[in-house]
Amino acid sequence: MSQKLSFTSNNLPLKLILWFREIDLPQENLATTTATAGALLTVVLTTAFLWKQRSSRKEFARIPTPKGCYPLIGHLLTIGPNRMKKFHQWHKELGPIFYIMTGNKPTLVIADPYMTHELLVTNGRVTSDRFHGSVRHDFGSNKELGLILSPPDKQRNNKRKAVLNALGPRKLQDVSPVLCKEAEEFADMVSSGKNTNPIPYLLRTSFNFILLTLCGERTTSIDDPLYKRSLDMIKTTIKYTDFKYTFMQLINPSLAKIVRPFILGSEADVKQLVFQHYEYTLNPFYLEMIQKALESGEDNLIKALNDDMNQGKRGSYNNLLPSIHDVINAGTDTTAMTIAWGFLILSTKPDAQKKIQQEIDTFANEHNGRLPDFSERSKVPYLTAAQRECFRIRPTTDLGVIHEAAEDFEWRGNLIPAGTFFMANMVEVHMDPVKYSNPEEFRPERFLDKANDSMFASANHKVDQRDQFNFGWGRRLCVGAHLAEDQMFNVWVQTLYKCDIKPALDENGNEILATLETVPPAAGPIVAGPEPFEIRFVPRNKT
Ligand code: HEM
Repeated sequence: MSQKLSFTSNNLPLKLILWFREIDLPQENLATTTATAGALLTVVLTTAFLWKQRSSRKEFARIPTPKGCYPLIGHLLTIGPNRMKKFHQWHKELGPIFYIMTGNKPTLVIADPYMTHELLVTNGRVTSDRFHGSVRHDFGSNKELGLILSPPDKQRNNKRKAVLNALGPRKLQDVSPVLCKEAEEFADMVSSGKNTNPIPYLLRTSFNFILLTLCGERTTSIDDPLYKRSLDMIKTTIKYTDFKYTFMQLINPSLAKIVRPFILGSEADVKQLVFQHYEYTLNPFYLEMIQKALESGEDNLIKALNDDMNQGKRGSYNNLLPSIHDVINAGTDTTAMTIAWGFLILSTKPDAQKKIQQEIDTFANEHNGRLPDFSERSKVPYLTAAQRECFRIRPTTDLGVIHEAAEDFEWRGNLIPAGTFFMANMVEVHMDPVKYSNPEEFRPERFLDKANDSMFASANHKVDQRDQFNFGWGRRLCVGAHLAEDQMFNVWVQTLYKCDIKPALDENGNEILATLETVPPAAGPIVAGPEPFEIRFVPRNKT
């Protein structure tokens, strides 16, 4: 009765069962033999199970990857010039999550809000690091890193706490009247009824919000030298994070050494340029701001940071520079572009504008002509719902800000290695049909029940209760969300109270519609604002 057992079969458990069934066992030894065989079977099955588990824990074992990965550069060239279009196609072919090689770096691209939450919030302890590329790190002035680039250690957490405190709802309530005035000035400036590209005006308004919060200063027009100087600085800083600089840090280092001189100049040249930008342009500007802020009789963000980080002492402010840098660079473009998308969407939605205007008019009538401020947002629920809907339909950062895994971890049977990038595909996340029914429709009503919740508060909720995800995830959530929301609210209230937003007109008086189809997102490194477009802010006839 010697039976040979072939271990070559794929279906080991089934073979074992068949083998046992065919053995002709003597009756007297049946009990012992059955027990031994049972034990043997358990050992074999457990080994097979553990082996299967182990093999399924291979890197990205259950996560698909698209074709077109080449040595040294990964998928970088396959992605092509329109990354969002390519990602959309890959999500359609491969599902809500896939991995690509961004040069040397494994990268997970995720379209599902629930998976993103699991990866970046539930596993946030290990997935909240940032990319440590050499050029981007040179931006850390005086070798200090700001919030955006710091690793998630104790020092960063302290900085984050200081900025969050200084930008919290209670502190902002104090500056609210100043911020309302700024929004009112924007509405007055654009309400000419003529074709207008709102982006330059919005950028200045947004910059003023930041400047007023940081040190109590403001610029007076888009020709103000202070504004021009600041805009140049922001543009140069953004230039050094654009694709060709980032590309060099992602591809294989030996290949980068060969191609870098042809594309960027030598590594030393680039470092020198960046160093000069910091040393001679940014830092003196920030030091001037610190001076003004500390001399001001009013409370401001820089004073609060100095109190928190330097116990209010005067002298060296090197540790404040990166936080000031981050607040200016992360807060100006983002807020301006979010409002720009909102106005573009509203320009073809007169019915939605009417509903918003009715709410504001009712409030004004009941309050002697005063308009609601951010703390009174529950009185204008359709306005706040429409803002959320515009934000959902056209996210400001198309891929959020990349997180990086600080160490290996396991997720749904996959080993996710240290150094993996996470790109939350904001465009797809906000079109998730489970979270947002009929996601293609513009339907502010879906957010009417959120009127009492701020977007800032909602960003800290569990995934099911979050309204949208534009402020990011977990330990890296945007620290300026509250300021941004306050500003967006004020600009919407003031503008829609004073104007109807209408399409631009051509020389024959025909409407030129600016829509999501005709105005593409500009391909910035992080912020995906609209390409320049024109609409009209026509003073309302309120009689
Ligand atoms: C509508 C406007 C804004 C949008 C859409 C936005 C979006 C974001 C996103 C997606 C992140 C990354 C979150 C993550 O990594 O998961 C972020 C981080 C950040 N934002 Fe904003 N933001 C806006 C306004 C602002 C403002 C006004 C400020 C400053 C006052 C600001 C300062 C920052 C800073 C410092 C970080 C880094 C936080 C960290 O890494 O710990 N943002 N923001």
